[in-house]
Amino acid sequence: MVNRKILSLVFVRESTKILLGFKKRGFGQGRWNGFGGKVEQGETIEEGAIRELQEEAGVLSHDLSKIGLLEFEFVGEPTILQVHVFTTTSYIGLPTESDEMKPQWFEVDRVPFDEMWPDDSLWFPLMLKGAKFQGYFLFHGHHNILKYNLEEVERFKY
Ligand SMILES: COc1nc(N)nc2c1ncn2[C@H]1C[C@H](O)[C@@H](COP(=O)(O)OP(=O)(O)OP(=O)(O)O)O1
Repeated sequence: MVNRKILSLVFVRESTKILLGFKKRGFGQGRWNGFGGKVEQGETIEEGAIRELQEEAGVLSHDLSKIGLLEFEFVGEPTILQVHVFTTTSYIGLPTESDEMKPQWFEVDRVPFDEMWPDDSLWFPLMLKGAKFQGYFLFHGHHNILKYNLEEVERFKY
């Protein structure tokens, strides 16, 4: 049987820059990514996203926009990761290193895709142009995408 684990992923934007965090431990260690994680019992997905952004990057935003819904399956693993992607341009606090993430601003034309999850180079262009998107990726290990589909959407199908 397939289980789904619900996770958030938040990107803070400022004019031509995007805030990424270098993952210091756990899933995705050694890669740049947005900020996020598992949604805890009793919180909505957006509440989980707000909490994770504050815990991992030290910034608080109550103005998140949902822009993406991505599902990741890994060959041989029973759990599909369902990742809800948000952006914000409105926040308070200075990005601050946490136990889990080291934040750094990047120009949007200098995003370090070779040090990120391989799916990111496929959907970042949609995010950066302001589109909403939905997709599915089948991974073999953590480096190879065996197949995927990705589409711009007006609204999310689920
Ligand atoms: C497989 O492709 C992925 N690409 C991208 N860009 N991001 C991904 C991918 N798979 C998962 N993610 C995101 C979703 C979450 O934001 C994090 C993983 O969160 P984590 O497992 O670290 O969740 P926490 O609740 O922080 O975990 P612990 O408290 O157990 O450390 O990656």
